[in-house]
Amino acid sequence: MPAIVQVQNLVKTYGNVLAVDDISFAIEEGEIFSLLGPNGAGKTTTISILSTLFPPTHGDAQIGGFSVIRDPMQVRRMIGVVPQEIALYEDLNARENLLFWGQMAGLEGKALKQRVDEILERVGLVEKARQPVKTYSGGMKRRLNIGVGLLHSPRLLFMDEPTVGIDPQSRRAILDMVKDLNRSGMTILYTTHYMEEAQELSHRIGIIDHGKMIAIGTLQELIRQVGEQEKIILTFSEEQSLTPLVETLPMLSGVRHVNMGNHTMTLVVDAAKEILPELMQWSHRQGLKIRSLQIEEPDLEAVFLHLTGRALRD
Ligand SMILES: Nc1ncnc2c1ncn2[C@@H]1O[C@H](COP(=O)(O)OP(=O)(O)OP(=O)(O)O)[C@@H](O)[C@H]1O
Repeated sequence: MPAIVQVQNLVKTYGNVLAVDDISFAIEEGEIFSLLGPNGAGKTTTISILSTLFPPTHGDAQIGGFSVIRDPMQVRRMIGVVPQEIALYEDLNARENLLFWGQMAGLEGKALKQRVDEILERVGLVEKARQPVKTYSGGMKRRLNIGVGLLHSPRLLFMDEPTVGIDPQSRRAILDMVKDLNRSGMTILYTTHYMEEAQELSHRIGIIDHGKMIAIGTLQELIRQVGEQEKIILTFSEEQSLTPLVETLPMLSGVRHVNMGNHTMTLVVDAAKEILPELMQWSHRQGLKIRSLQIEEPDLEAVFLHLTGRALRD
């Protein structure tokens, strides 16, 4: 099956600002794909082009096989958009906002009311549904904003930094909602400058900087690309020299380095998950009781630093 999103050589200039610089990527149906990059990297511009808000300067993208340039109406029918800027009527309550936007999306009558109820439930605003939006916290507004994007049950949802400037509890609720929506079959394009979010949510991540896609892949692939490895630190209950035991270690593939201490053992490995089961069995066979197990993972921050020489948080 062709990818649900296919982007080819997208370029966008604003006057002499090159906001998006020849970006190509694809998103498969069922994925959560994150565009991760610092402020000004070109995330909003990319999402705006894919939502048919304005055309690219060069290049094209297909959503479900439809071109964002030639078939914007068909594209719009397939996508839900959660913009960075909240688009709600402050004097109306949540239900009224959803009814209004639902009508704009072509819903009416009983189907509209039913959908609005489902959405209020989905975004956790049933109890506040009759209070005006101006009395809501930032997090509640964000959740309602997401609800608007979901009204016409899109196959594909674009979310542009939906957790910026909100409290941790609302952020948690939104991240869980994203995962839930994806579990129910929705494909999601998520932009963020928080690497923890990209790391937690995504099947694949595109790292974007100065309008360029500088890396793309699963978290593991990105990390391997820069040659980062994982460290497993095992601490055993008994104080004994482990050095002689190194000979008995099974030949595990992907182990780069082993260091035995008095009651700790440190392994540098390609992928901890793949060797942990055998390592546990080995400890058991040697009669060693594991007191603690720690896996130190390199993260996206390390990848970004490696690729750009700058920290993502700068
Ligand atoms: N309407 C515009 N006119 C001129 N320059 C713009 C316009 N919109 C964006 N830019 C510039 O284009 C570049 C990319 O901006 P964009 O908003 O796409 O980045 P972003 O990654 O979404 O960042 P942010 O998180 O700050 O929204 C930036 O240099 C920005 O200043």
